[in-house]
Amino acid sequence: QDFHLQPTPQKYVGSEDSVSIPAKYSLQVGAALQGSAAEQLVAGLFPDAAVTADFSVSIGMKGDKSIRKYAARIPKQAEGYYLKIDKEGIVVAGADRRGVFYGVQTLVQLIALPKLPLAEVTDYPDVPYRGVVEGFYGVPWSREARLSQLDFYGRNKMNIYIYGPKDDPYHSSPNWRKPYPAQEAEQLKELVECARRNEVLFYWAIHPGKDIRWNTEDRNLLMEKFESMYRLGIRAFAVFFDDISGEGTSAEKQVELLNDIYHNFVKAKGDVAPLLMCPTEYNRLWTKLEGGYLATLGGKLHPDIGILWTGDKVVACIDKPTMQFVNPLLKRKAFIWWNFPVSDYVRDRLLLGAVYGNGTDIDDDISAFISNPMEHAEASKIALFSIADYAWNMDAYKSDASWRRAVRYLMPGHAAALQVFASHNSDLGGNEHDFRREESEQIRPALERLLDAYCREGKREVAAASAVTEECERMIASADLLLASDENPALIKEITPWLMQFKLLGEYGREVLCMLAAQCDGKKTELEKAASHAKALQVLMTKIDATYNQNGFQPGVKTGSCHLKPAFDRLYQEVVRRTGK
Ligand SMILES: CC(=O)N[C@@H]1[C@@H](O)[C@H](O)[C@@H](CO)NC[C@H]1O
Repeated sequence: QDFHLQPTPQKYVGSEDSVSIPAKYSLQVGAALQGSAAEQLVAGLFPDAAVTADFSVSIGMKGDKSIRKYAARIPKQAEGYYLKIDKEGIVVAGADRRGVFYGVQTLVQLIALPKLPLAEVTDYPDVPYRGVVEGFYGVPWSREARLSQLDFYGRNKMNIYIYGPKDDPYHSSPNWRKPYPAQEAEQLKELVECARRNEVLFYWAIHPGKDIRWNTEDRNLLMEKFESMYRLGIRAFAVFFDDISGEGTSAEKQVELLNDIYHNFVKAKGDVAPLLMCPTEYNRLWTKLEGGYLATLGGKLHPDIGILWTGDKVVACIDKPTMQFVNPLLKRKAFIWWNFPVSDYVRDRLLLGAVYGNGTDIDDDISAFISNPMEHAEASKIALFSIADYAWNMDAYKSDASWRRAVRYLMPGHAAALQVFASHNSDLGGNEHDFRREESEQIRPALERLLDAYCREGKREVAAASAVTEECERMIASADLLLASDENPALIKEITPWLMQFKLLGEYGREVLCMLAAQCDGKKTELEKAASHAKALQVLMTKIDATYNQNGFQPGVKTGSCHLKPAFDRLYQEVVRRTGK
């Protein structure tokens, strides 16, 4: 089979044989699915269904008569489904409403193949909640970006999105007490409906801790704000107490507020999802056990309230020891908030690399795995695609293969070019969280051989030099192809400054290698020419860095910064040193 279902299903049994869907088919939708996202999706796939036909399409939930024959094949896990395609028809039997929706999403992928294979898929998620928290500092995502994200989550079987942009003044201070103005309120309503169409649980989070007063007035204002969000259609709520100081950090007060919300809002409403909270001590490094903050939360927060956790540090991969530390303290399975690919602390970089480093043996220890992404919504999808893959089926997860599929998913017509670009835009450089990622892995050995031969012995290692020159040519061509493409305009718009810098870096590397060759061959004129071109490119890169992505934190445009740029600069200096310039 030369396709790969996303996320990787638990069990796929395919065959070389295929079936072409006849012009006439019948469509049956289980009674409990009327008006559901699954029904909308399948109706779009099979328009103009006939009442009777030899080929039947049937979707239903456990208990529906229409799929009674397949009840025993339905996985017991929540959101699981059984999908069967044979000559007589197609059946999607779900453990629940979302399971049916996911079975139809898998069918969407199979129907897009040149031939619809006869197949049986038995599938379910490893982790109950999988998705995204828009929880970063920086420019909040736009309406269009959020709508696109929600459709992406539906396609990739992610079932939760938490709205919590730190710089939204109605989420956080100073306006968390106020209802949204009309336009923003309308957009939130629209997002809630889009989330429903994608079977995504839309959580709205409030971040009151910076200035909350533990009194009746603020309590009432917070409850009224939740009521106003409920009137917009929000049915899932969170309270974030991260990044605050002062009286808002009191565990006892936070617990009292949250249990009050739980009893008098969530339970009282009856149709609201489990309440979530982000603690002030949200990672192990910042935990002061002797202070008893986490013990108070774990011991006194109602057990139905989910508690978010970023891991052993603010930014860290999640593994078994991480969970063995925190779960006993919280007395529940932590809700993982993974701070990747968020880049609000390294804003001059794009984090487009593979998703790796998280344990694949923690599915029973976490209640959720959600990602805090970059302010670059489309570019974040590279990591989000793989996070969806990982959280759905950990045993099958292969980071590099998933990364390549993610790149192809975003730009099928320019996958090779985007892969070149992504491979050199992944590391964070030195940062406050000491979190690093692999970058430029494939060309690194050649770079090192080239540097070693020239810097130690003044020799030009020919094979390494040509490998690096080829990579520079690939960089230049990839940047041009991506800048010129209209395949994914939202992505190109976000990454254009980095693409411009990337092209210059490729040209700079190529010129430095010309300098090195000319110096080794004693060709003075050629060396002069290459050196002045390289210098001009250095000036241009500095200009890009000083012109684009100017922000008050990490301004500028860094690319290839882990190995490529340092190696080219080192070679440039060495040539200059050896020619006594
Ligand atoms: C729970 C959490 O990570 N909260 C914030 C989050 O909003 C930031 O985006 C995150 C990444 O810089 N740092 C931790 C912290 O500042």
